[in-house]
Parts: sequence; structure tokens; C-alpha cells
Amino acid sequence: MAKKKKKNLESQSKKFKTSLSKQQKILLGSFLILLGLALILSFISYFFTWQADQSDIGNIAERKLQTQNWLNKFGANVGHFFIYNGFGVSAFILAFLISLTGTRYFFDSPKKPLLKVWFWGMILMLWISVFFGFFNGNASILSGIIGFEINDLMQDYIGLAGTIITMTFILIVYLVVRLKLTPEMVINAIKKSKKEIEEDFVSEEVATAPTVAPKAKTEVDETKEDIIVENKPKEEEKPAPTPPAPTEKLILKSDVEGDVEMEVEQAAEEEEVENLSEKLVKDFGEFDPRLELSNYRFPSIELLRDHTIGSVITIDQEELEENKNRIVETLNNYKIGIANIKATVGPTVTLYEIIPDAGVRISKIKNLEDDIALSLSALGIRIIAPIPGRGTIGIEVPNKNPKIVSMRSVIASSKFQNAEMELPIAFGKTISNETFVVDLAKMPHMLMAGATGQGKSVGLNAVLASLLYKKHPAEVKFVLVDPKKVELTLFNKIERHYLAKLPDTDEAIITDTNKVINTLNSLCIEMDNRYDLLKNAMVRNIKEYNTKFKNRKLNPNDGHQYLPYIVLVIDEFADLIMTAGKEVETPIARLAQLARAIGIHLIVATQRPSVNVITGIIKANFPARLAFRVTSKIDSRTILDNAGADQLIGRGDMLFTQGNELVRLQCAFVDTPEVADITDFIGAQKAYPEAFQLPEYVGEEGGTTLDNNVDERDALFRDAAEVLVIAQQGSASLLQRKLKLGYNRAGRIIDQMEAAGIVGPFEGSKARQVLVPTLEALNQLLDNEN
Ligand SMILES: Nc1ncnc2c1ncn2[C@@H]1O[C@H](COP(=O)(O)OP(=O)(O)OP(=O)(O)O)[C@@H](O)[C@H]1O
Repeated sequence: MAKKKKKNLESQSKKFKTSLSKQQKILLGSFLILLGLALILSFISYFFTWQADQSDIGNIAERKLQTQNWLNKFGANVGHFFIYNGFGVSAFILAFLISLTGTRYFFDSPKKPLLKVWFWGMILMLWISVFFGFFNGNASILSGIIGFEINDLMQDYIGLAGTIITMTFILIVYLVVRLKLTPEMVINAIKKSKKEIEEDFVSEEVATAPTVAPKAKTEVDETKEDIIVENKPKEEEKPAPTPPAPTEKLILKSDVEGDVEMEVEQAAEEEEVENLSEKLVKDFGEFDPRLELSNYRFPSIELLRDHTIGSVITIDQEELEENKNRIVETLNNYKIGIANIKATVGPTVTLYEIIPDAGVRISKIKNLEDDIALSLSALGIRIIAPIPGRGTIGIEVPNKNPKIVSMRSVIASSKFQNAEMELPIAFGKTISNETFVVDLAKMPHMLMAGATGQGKSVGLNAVLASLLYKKHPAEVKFVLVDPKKVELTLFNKIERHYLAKLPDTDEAIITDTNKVINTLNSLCIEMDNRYDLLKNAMVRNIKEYNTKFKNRKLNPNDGHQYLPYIVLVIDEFADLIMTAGKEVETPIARLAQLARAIGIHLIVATQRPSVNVITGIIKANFPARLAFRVTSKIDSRTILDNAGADQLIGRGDMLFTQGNELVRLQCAFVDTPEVADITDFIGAQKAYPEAFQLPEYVGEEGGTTLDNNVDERDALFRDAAEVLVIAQQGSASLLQRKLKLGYNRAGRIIDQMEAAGIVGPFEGSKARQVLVPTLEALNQLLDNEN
């Protein structure tokens, strides 16, 4: 097709060259250019002088007669003929066409058949003429008589609507056939057509000058350019994912002897390809991480018991009155007058809000804390002076009959059910009986402390139960560390649903200190891997990453996958620090510092919140603190940076802070049989084939003792080596992903590669170094072995 076109053009240009000599062409060209120019000048002038010259039209023989047109009688008559009697303002097109033809001859650059340019030029001229005729009642000079008459004729025969339809149709024909507009480009067509028309008449001149580069175009129009030699590449070529933009080449020839042909290459605009991710979403819908366990049923609320049956919170008027009188009395003894007092009854404590008389110093009340507690003869008085944001002083007095807050009631609360959070946790109820729900993802890590028997284990169970009630197994995974060996055992039943573990370990719940160290380091590797994924996906956190993945904007073949949140729970942290010290502290600090963005969250609980257990570096990275009753003020300060936890009353009474004010809460109570029921319910359902696999971590004593035995190598050894050399990253998980290998096999191959000198030795949580820089070097190395 392209060849045929080329031949055609060549033969035309040959014909043209042979029919006229060069001088003839210059003479003809200059004549036409000047004629066109004369017409343009006459036409311009005619618009200003036509009325004055009207009476002199036709009087050409009268030599003395002077008209006002710049080209005198010639101008006036020609203008009258072409504009008034002819086509109106569109007569300029005729003048342009004449000039254009002249230019072609003058520069001897006949490119495409002029006939086509003339044909479309005349159509346009007529159309514009009729268009103006349509708007002008009289045969004004904008439309000329021809335009007016044609319009008149059309209206007589096909009426106003018919005329509009016909005119619109001709316009569409012009736009589609001449300007090659496709329906998709219709929106831009109006703008474009204007530009094209200009190009027809203006840029032709520019294009003919050999030193001037032709204007870039997105489409190749055979009527406009001279010789189009190439159009590359074509569709027949191998389909590439993103084909390079086709280029246009123009060869500008020169007749001057010895002058070199200049090839001008201009890349065409890139074609817009349909967005792949949008197409995938359209075809398959968003990626659904829950699909694999699509029939999974969340545990029902019926599995939880209502521990409050028969003990609904009742306001004991007598107790309230008594306490109020005592508070007022005690304060009066110290000459503190009270203007107003208000009581809020909570499940375990009642808050008395006091507005003291004007002029009373708050520090004075605070200093009297012990005295007030003594005279109220109650344990657990906490004075909040002032209550932030309220301007009152609070005195929390424990109730004689504290009420249990059931897990059932907080899970069933609308606040929890409607929580739009990533990892919602329903801790319990506030002093004003509101359900307290926080997002673990926002915390992002939490320290939990409390003396033995004060409700820590129940608190951890409440946290885990909240997540089990709200999150699908695909969305969250737990890493459970339980040195006491008995607290979290129940969760073994949901191993293949919710737990994450190291490869090749039997128990998902970690009780052994050595395994804790490996797991923590493995989480560090997981963290680094996830950061790599986030970097490649150009997102800042796991939420954005998963959204992008769901929208199918990340290719699983590049190692991308839906990332579940990982919640690491460590019960009895003190025990770990005592036995493993820095080995545990360092990875925990690292995770706490960096893991928030990639969805690994830590909950660390301890009985002894002393400074050698909760070191500065750990504390600094755990903004959320939760304290059950502790035994001393010092412990309270260590965990909360504040006194108060020593005055709690135990049994789930707790203080929680996220860095700002302390909130007193009654922890939701979930009994062991309830946890057993929940885990049984989940455990009985279809599960993943195995627990979520964390990356392998081999301790320092690990390493390879393999000989570099070529015969014993894995069948995929070479492929695996190529993967690592290309990625320049010696990681087993990369091999797992790319070659779809099991963990053990990937690990074995890495060991063989170390023996072969392709990757460096094991480097803890970092990926191994790749010692071979390029594929060529790898091929050389492996070929030399054989
Ligand atoms: N939120 C609560 N509401 C009512 N009672 C509670 C609550 N939390 C704990 N208790 C009571 O306190 C007892 C001890 O709680 P838990 O086992 O959680 O303590 P702990 O702090 O984990 O102790 P340890 O550190 O010795 O394991 C429970 O058996 C229960 O009777």
C-alpha cells in the first residue's frame, strides 16, 4: 500500500518535471503568486471601498475614471466579480489557492496532486459562502450572490431544517474525509479543523522551503506533504507491549548541485493504549483478597456470653449521695469551696466532676489526693485536675459493686460494628459507658503492663477477639509469642486461618526464646521485603498498596501480592528480655521504628514494667500504652509516664493513652471458654493449606556446609541464578516468588549458589550479596565449571 502510494507520487512528480522546463515553472509560479497577491489586495480593499466604487463597476473602458480600490478599476471589478457577484468573503480561498499553486511551481516542489487541494478548497469556499448566505437576509458581501442564491434555492426546496442538515452533513464530510477526523476525535475536531485549514494555506509555503523543518503531525495526509518515504514500524511486526511511536520521515530534495539531501525525522505522537488495570478491573472486577476463603463465616455474637445478666448498672442513690457529701466535707475541711458537683456512673468507677469556687488553686486539690482518699476510705481514688477540655476537676471513686463489661456488649455495639478502621479494637467501656474503639493501625504499636492477676491476659484476648470479629483471615495474621506457654494456646486452632509462622516449624505459637529471636528477625526481613514492594509500587503505606493491588494496578508476576496486616503479640516481655536481652530488643526496636507503614503492628505485654525491661528505645517507639493495675507509682510512671495505674482497682480496670490524655476504661471481659468457642468455630471452617509463611531466618550459627558439587545441583539452579543476578538481590523469597518454589527448595538453591560463589554468605536480616554482576559473567562462571 505504502509502496504503491510512493510509486504514484514519484510518477506524478516525474510527469510534472518532464512537462515544463525549469524556467517555465519559475515564470508560471511567479505569475500565479503575484496574481494571487493582487487578488488578495483587491479583495481586502474591496471590503472597504465597495460601496464608494459601486457605481463605477463595469466602466472599464473609461480610462479617466478613478476608483478607490487599491488596484483601481481592476481591483474594483475583480472584487465585485468574485466577492459581490461570487462567493463573498470566501473568495479569499480562491486567491490563496492561486498563490499556493504559484508557490509550488516557483519552488518546483510539486508534492501531491493540486487537483485535490483545489477540489477541497472549492468545497470549503462554497460552504462558507452558503453559510454566510444562511445568516444574511440580503445578498451581502459576506456570502456573495452565489452563496445567497444557493441558500435561497435550498430553503425553497428543502426548507430551513433541510438546509441546516445538508450544511452540517457537508461539514462532517469535509471534517471526516479531508481532515481525517474519527468519531473519537470529534470533540477536538472544531479546534483541529481550524488549524488544518490554516496549514493547508499557510504551512504549504513553509514546507516547501528546504531549510525549514516540516511541522509535526499525528497523521500522514498524502495531499499535503511531499514525499513520505517511510512509516515505521507497522503492525505486522512483532507485537510489543508498548510499541514505539511511529515516525515520519521526509526527504527534502534540493536541485542545487552538490547539495546534500536532508532527512528530517519526526516522531509521531504516542498512541494512547487502553489502561490495562482498568481493563482487568472491567473484565474480572476488583481483586478480592477474601476469594480463596469466600465461604468463610465470621464468628457469631452468640458465641460470646453476657456476663452482666442480672447485674445491670443501677445508680445507687445512697452511695452517690454519701460519696458526694464526703467529698464536699473533705474539701471544706481544707477550705476548698465547691460551686457545683456532677456525677457520672461508670461500670467500675463513678466520676464526680467538681467546679470549685472562684480563686481555688487546682494544685491544692491535687495535693490533697491522699487525704480525700482517706476520708472517702476507698481504694483507687484518682484525681484529674483539671479534666482536659472541660475546666472541671474530676474525682474517680470506685463503685461498691463494679459491673463486668462483657465482650459481647462491646462487639455488638454500633460503634464497633460500624467502625471504619483498618484494625479496630474494642477495649471496653469508658467511665460514661461508651464503647471505646481504637484502631491498632493508627497506634501503631502498644505496650501493655499490669501486675499479675489484674486482667492482662483477658485484655489480650479482647484485642484478638475484636480482630477476629472484624477481619477476614486474608486481611490479618497474628504472630503469637507466649513464653508462659498456656495463655494463647487456644489460638492454635486457627493456625491455618489467622496465624503466621516460620517455615519448617511445627508450632505456630512461639514459646521458645530462640524461636522468638528467629521470628523477630524474620519479621524484619518481611518488613524489608514489604518496603521493597511498596517502593516498586510507588506507594507510601500498606493501605495504598493494597488498594492499588485490588485495582489490579500491580502485577503479581513482579512479586506483588495482597499484603495482610501482621499483628505481633508478645505476652510476658520481661521474661524474654531477661533471657535474650539485646537479641530481642534490637529487632523489636527496629520493627517498632519502621514497621508502621507496612502493616506490622506490635502489642507487647509485661508484668514488670521496669526500666530494664521497657528500655528507652522501646518506650519511644510504642506511643500507645495500656496499664492495668501495677504495684508501684514507679511502674506506673514507666508505663504511662504518669502516676495513676497504681491506684486502679484491678479486674480489668485500666488506663489507656495514645500519647495525649489518659482514658480510664473498664476492659471488656472475655472468658477462656468463650475464646475456645470462637477459635473452635473458626477452626472448623475451611482453611488455607498452611499457616502464613514468614521469610526464613537462619541464626548466626546457620550457613552452608555444602560442597560445590555440580552434579547435585537443583534442576532450576541456573534459572534461579539468573533471577538473582538480574535482581542483584540474594533472597530466597525472591526465588520463591519468581520460580514458584517451596521455601526449602529455594533455601537449598541459595546454599548451592553460595557454594558456587554466586551469592555471598548469610547476612542476618539483609538479603545476601550477589557476587556476579551480569548475566554474561554468570554464564562464563557456570560454563567454566563444566
Ligand atoms: N475485664 C475484666 N472484667 C472482670 N474481671 C476480670 C477482667 N479482667 C480480668 N478479670 C479477672 O481477673 C482474673 C485475672 O485476669 P488475667 O488472667 O487476665 O490476669 P493477668 O494479668 O493475665 O495475670 P497473669 O499475668 O498472672 O497471667 C480473671 O480470671 C478474671 O476473673
